[in-house]
Amino acid sequence: MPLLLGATGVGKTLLLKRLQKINAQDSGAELGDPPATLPTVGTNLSDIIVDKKKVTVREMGGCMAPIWPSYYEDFDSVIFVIDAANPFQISSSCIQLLEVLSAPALELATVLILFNKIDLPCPVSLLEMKSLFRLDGIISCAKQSITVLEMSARSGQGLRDVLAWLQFAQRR
Ligand SMILES: Nc1nc2c(ncn2[C@@H]2O[C@H](COP(=O)(O)OP(=O)(O)OP(=O)(O)O)[C@@H](O)[C@H]2O)c(=O)[nH]1
Ligand SMILES: [Mg+2]
Repeated sequence: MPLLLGATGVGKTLLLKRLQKINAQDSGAELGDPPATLPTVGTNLSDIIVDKKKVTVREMGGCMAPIWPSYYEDFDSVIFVIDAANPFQISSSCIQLLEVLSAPALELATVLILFNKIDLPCPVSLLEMKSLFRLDGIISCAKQSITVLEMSARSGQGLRDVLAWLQFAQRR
């Protein structure tokens, strides 16, 4: 079962709503305008169909970060979302990610790092953003198997790659 983490406002709830929608409609159809979301206070369980099987993803609201670790035991995969258009949040997200990756309960987890909101213009390029994040260093030091993807929950770009990763993570 995947755990969905990331700071407040990075787009976790919208990602779940979009994954549910592309599941429910035929491929190629327009996703339409993004539905409204509210900050998740507590946790939010969403069912997504992956490979004809129901997968329940647990989102933890960004405001719940201090208690994220009390949930780690129950999960074998983690999706960590970063707002690629918010350079001011990058260092705190980086520290949160390092805490997640160093948690003993998640040592064997499969991890997906998502740079979301790539539809927005950003004063820092995505390449610079990744370098500020020291992504290569993080991946080479981590015990987990880590995949990095770019996406936009707003436009739908990259959503199918996220579904493909969920499929891969379920098979492990
Ligand atoms: N432009 C743009 N906006 C996005 C994208 N993804 C999410 N948003 C917007 O960002 C805001 C916050 O999105 P949420 O999905 O509620 O964020 P969250 O990560 O669930 O936040 P918490 O529940 O507070 O932890 C909303 O206004 C979304 O519409 C994206 O890819 N592009
Ligand atoms: Mg949310």
